[in-house]
Amino acid sequence: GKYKIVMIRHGESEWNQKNLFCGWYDADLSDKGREEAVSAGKALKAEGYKFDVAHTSVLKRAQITLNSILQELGQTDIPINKTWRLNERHYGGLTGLNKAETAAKYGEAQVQIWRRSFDIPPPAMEKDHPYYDTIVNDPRYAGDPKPEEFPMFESLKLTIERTLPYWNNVIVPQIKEGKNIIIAAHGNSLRGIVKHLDDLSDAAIMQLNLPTGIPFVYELDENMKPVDSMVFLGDEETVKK
Ligand SMILES: O=C1c2ccccc2C(=O)c2c1cc(NS(=O)(=O)c1ccccc1O)c(O)c2O
Repeated sequence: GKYKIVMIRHGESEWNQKNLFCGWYDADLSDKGREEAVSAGKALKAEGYKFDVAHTSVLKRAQITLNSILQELGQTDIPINKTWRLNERHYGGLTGLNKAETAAKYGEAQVQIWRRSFDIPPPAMEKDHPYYDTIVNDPRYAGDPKPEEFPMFESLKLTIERTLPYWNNVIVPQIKEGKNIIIAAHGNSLRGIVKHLDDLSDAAIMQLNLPTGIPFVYELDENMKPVDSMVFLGDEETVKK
């Protein structure tokens, strides 16, 4: 294929560990997540990867994963683009809830409906939500998204619809310029890119759970079509997990 691009879902966060809906809350990586990031950097180094530019979200769990990889590669000097469009899906009012609290508040039946749906959003994050101010007033957003566009909830469909413009308008032109790119992002924003590249159905992309902290590579032809689907790096054992 003419082009190669590397993507990675950030390592385990402290909220993943506690099985809480994290979304736009800026949780830190857990110790395990940091170890995953270092291993990813080593795997990329072993394969001789070098990057010209990196793209990540505004959330620290993705940024720390990226920094850790670039540190390992001795490439902490390349440009890093941070965008909300690569953020994790916004879980609205469910942010910070665990499984039991979610089921207690909304019922098991509603959880199963949300779990299986592509375009049914969770309830909105209301102004009285404990994390409303932290998220909405975070200076990293600084007007992008615009206040009237700032999400208070997202379905997977809505998440994909705000990620793909960044892929098409920012990343694809850089690939065509021959830039070697790494994207460090989140399970659902990466689902948007993978769904687009592999032309997956709504149902198929919901089945795909990208493993945390394992880099995967797409080889693209001159029409930006994958020569084959994603290839995971790292030892067979790790990937199989
Ligand atoms: O409730 C949801 C849900 C609600 C609203 C939008 C999306 C989802 C969603 O995508 C989802 C859910 C639950 C579970 N499993 S769970 O019920 O065991 C669960 C609930 C709460 C927190 C973490 C858990 O693991 C999932 O695996 C999901 O992918």
